[in-house]
Amino acid sequence: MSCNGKVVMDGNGVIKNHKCRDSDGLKNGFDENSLIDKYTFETLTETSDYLKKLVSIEPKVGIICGSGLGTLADALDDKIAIPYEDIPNFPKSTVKGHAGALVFGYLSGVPVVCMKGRFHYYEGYPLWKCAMPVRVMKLLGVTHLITTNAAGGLNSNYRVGDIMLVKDHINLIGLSGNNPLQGPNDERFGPRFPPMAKAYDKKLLEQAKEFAKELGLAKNIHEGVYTCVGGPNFETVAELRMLNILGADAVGMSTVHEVITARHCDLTVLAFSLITNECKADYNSMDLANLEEILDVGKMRQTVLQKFVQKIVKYISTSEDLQQ
Ligand SMILES: O=P(O)(O)O[C@@H]1C[C@H](O)[C@@H](CO)O1
Ligand SMILES: Nc1nc2[nH]cnc2c(=O)[nH]1
Repeated sequence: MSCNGKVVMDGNGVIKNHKCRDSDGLKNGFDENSLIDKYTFETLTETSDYLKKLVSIEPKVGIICGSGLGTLADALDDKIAIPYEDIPNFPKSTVKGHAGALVFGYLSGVPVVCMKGRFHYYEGYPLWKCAMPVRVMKLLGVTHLITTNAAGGLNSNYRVGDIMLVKDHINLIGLSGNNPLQGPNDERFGPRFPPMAKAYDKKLLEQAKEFAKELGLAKNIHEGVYTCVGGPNFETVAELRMLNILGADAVGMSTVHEVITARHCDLTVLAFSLITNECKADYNSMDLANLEEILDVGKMRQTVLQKFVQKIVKYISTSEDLQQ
């Protein structure tokens, strides 16, 4: 039976018409929006082979540009931008502030590939689709992932424009049973049960902190815990209070599923959040998060963040003990 987008249930509430219930595994007939990954190793190899034929640059570092941080990709030398819509098997980006292209080029002389625009769960993509470009990066030869985001500051010491290096995360979506690695595991990507306790490379994080200080950001740099919610709405006061109790320092709508996918296939990860708004868990607060403000803060910080990422990329390429 084919999946026509309409869910048909039998009298017991069991879905009858979804092909993802068929036995043909990951290859055929999967519902596009199934919770379970439909990209096979072969499908993603087709995507990476397409890109390898098109672009001679062999990227070592992958960079995911968060909201308002897409200009990082514009700073590349000898860049080649390929719109997502032209890449076989790629989802399309739909959010303002997320341009939607894979940009290859050199940063500090190091070959990199940037996602200018990422895929968010709230756009309607399942998590495995949001994170699929990470596996494509791996197949392209990337060894290190730098993923960035705009986030609300929960920690009362954080101010708008500050940078939080992610030392750990709380996978709220995952804890409630939705994970990009759900479904049959392909060992060619990684193990069935990947550890996540040391997801964020400590050495890279410490070095990034030093670079931030060199750039005059000593008072603006923090390390903390990021949590990802599904969005698209911003949090209620009660939800902010809950996130504070849970120990999160910043809240956003991305990154965690990318990091899980990256660690699964053994990429070394650095992640940072640009704090674009202060989350006040107070019913009397007049501060309400909004996208315009978030993008403005990105613009305000774009030059220094470009320099920051440049330094990190150069360090990755030269540091012996980070070589994989
Ligand atoms: O892609 P990131 O995580 O930077 O984007 C965040 C989440 C939403 O897209 C947006 C919320 O304003 O910023
Ligand atoms: N969920 C969430 N995402 C954000 N992205 C930027 N700011 C925020 C915020 O306050 N909450």
